[in-house]
Amino acid sequence: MSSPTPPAPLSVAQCRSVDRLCLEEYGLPGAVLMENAARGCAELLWSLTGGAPGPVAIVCGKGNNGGDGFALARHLAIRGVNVHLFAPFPEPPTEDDEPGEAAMNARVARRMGLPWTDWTAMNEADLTAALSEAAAAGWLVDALLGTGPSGPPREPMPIAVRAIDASRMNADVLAIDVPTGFDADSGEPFDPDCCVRADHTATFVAPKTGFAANWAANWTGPVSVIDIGAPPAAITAVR
Ligand SMILES: NC(=O)C1=CN([C@@H]2O[C@H](COP(=O)(O)OP(=O)(O)OC[C@H]3O[C@@H](n4cnc5c(N)ncnc54)[C@H](O)[C@@H]3O)[C@@H](O)[C@H]2O)[C@@H](O)CC1
Ligand SMILES: [K+]
Repeated sequence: MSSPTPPAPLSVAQCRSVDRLCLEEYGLPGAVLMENAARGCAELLWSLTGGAPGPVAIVCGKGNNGGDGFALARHLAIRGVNVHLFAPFPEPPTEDDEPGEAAMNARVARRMGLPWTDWTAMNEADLTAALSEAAAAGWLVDALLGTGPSGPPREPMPIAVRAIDASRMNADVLAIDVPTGFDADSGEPFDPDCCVRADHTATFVAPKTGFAANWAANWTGPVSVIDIGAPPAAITAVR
């Protein structure tokens, strides 16, 4: 659900503290926050499109930002949307190898039989063509990297960032939490040659501090804040 009155901005460190407090002080696990995040993104796509969105291609990384993308794919498929996952592996890791919520959501999406392509096995031109086709006249979702990185995207991310950018003429780009490659504290890309340029950003809990910077909107587009169920006191505690 989008927040009616967006809360005041938070730094990346503060956002991470909110997530930690949810778990450690309230016993609210990351999987619940991720579920709310993904469902909120599905609802946002409905409201941005003014109804059911066209085809949606979701490009996922291996961290929790990617986990949001895998969970979003499930919520869109439930609603009958034509969704195609571009995953960072041919098969998700097993529960023994990776018990976290991101891998769990990848396994669920895989077992649902959703269209699935390992983008790390593709070159830039083939990935661009595949994304343009899968998202044609619909949405391309950037779930590669969120608040995790503290520097420019490393291999193999740059290929996917450039392929998303090259597909923008065929689809609108929704960034999950933060456009990949964007420094949400400074409000500038870590490297302007390797940053997703979003048509819209769905960010969690609160706008990030850097979103108010000059030119930040060139990278984020308009920003919607998604309430992921964090207790208000966990948010005020980090300010
Ligand atoms: N409980 C939580 O922590 C929640 C997290 N959420 C999502 O999780 C995101 C943060 O997740 P993570 O902390 O896992 O971070 P990310 O998913 O942003 O990035 C971590 C992944 O990227 C890799 N990585 C780190 N720096 C890199 C770089 N410079 N280049 C390439 N790869 C790099 C890491 O090896 C790891 O696989 C948020 O932005 C949000 O989307 C949401 O699901 C809400 C709840
Ligand atoms: K992202």
